[in-house]
Amino acid sequence: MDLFSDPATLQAMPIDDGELAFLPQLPLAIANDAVLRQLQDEIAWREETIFIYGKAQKQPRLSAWYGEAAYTYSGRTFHPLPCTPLLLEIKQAVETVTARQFNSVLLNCYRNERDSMGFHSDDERELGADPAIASVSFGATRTFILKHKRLPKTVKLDLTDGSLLLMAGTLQQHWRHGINKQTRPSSVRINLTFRMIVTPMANRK
Ligand SMILES: O=C(O)CCC(=O)C(=O)O
Ligand SMILES: [Fe+2]
Repeated sequence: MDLFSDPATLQAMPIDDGELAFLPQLPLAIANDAVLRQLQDEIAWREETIFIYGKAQKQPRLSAWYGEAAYTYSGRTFHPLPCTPLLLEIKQAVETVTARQFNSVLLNCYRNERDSMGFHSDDERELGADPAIASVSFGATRTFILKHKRLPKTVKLDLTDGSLLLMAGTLQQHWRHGINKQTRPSSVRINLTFRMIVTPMANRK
């Protein structure tokens, strides 16, 4: 970011086969550390079980869904909780900065350096073609890694406290992303991905 750029304007990050834009600090009325604490306390965090090669395993993080639309993920339908006033405030700030609308948010809590998120694309049918996904982070900095699906290209971004990353265009078609475990100790990090769920559940196969 250059010194004189508007502090509330997203900066496009050059990337092939998709769009990425970053803002170091989402403008909010509350300090980042207060947001982190409030999210830790008031979100209905769950330790979900997933099946890997038929074996039940705890997901290496806590998660929660909030918003207006049901969501299917790994063959299970989740009914989100209504957004809290804090989530609505963050959503409003994200919508202002990105000039896009969102109706759901997936929250992930990385308790320490051993928590992680496997490589995936956010390409579920509910999100429609070429979805815009706005990712807001609070707490410890973790490295967000993008790997191209066909080419030997990797992009690494440090997602710092209070930052906003917008993924858009064809990015989900061409790239996977994830957060690796790390050896360096890490305190808690909470990430929120705001999404627009467009496909009505009745139309789903
Ligand atoms: O924690 C992050 O930065 C990534 C989260 C993510 O990829 C997701 O929620 O789909
Ligand atoms: Fe994702």
